[in-house]
Amino acid sequence: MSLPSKVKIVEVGPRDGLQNEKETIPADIKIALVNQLTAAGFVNIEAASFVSPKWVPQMATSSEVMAAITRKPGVIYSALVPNMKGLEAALAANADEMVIFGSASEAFSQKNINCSIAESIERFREVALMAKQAGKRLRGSISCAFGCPYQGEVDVAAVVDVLKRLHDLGCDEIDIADTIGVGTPNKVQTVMQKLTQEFPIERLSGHFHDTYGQALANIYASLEVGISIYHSSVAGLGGCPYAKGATGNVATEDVLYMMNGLGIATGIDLDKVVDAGQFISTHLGRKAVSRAGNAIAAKRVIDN
Ligand SMILES: CC(C)(COP(=O)([O-])OP(=O)([O-])OC[C@H]1O[C@@H](n2cnc3c(N)ncnc32)[C@H](O)[C@@H]1OP(=O)([O-])[O-])[C@@H](O)C(=O)NCCC(=O)NCCSC(=O)C[C@@](C)(O)CC(=O)[O-]
Repeated sequence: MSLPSKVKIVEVGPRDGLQNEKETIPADIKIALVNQLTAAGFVNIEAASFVSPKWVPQMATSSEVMAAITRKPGVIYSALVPNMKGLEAALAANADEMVIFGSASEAFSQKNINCSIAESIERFREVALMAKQAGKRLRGSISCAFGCPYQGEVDVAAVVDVLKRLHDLGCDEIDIADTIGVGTPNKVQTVMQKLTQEFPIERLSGHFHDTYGQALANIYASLEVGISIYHSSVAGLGGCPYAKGATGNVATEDVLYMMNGLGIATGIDLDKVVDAGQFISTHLGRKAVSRAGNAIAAKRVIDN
């Protein structure tokens, strides 16, 4: 099968990337980051998370961030919503897309959202209904699709089961997440192929963390299956607070560099993403976790 000629990259750095940072990041830094990413050309940015601030303190400024970002018409600014309280806050903040997030692993579901998979689906039912009634896009996310930090192996049947349930709830898009980055290309292809039999391929996305250095290979493997939506995080920021040791998402700069090399259109300006990556890394006081981003930044210094 030939690779897709264009892909959608969902930038998740402002949410997935920053949620795990220990030091509180001022809202104005988050706002500046989202604005830089908007200027870089992303059509979908995960900008906020309306979860309990006791569980994830870093996301407590989400309303402030959503109120102050400069929104570009046509760009989808997404927010995580675990329950009705989260949905109400996300609606008040005028998020464009609500993300309900479940898991294919019972153990992870309990650790992350304090309920079983079945309970989470019941909780999402009203959220999904109200989100749709409010005219919002609805996205579903399935954590631990390739392995779990608590229970280890995750059966593909469990992923299919959650996918079907999220489909039934009316999700416009469903994310297949490698929360702890343990997937490898053959396994990723097997799982993705199976899922494409259950849900429209053009609405399935790959959300790969790079803990074991497999994320780009897994994206390529998914491209071969025909998946055309990928999540990534500027500067490779991130990690999940409920998956200890998991590193960030695959770095956006690395994904864009690969897509550019493959001649796959993204509509995103890599140089501007490198700027955004350097901006947030400078604020965090550490080097970006992006091979391409750092190489481009270093070359700029040499060329000047
Ligand atoms: C789901 C809950 C809330 C259940 O948490 P709980 O403690 O079972 O909830 P509760 O209903 O019993 O409420 C307890 C307290 O939280 C408050 N509360 C309740 N809900 C909200 C809300 N929405 N916003 C603000 N506050 C809220 C509620 O009002 C109450 O406050 P209190 O009376 O004690 O003062 C909690 O477990 C939670 O917030 N979990 C979120 C964990 C999280 O954000 N994890 C990271 C995101 S998932 C991820 O990164 C994976 C992903 C998506 O990227 C894909 C991948 O890579 O795998």
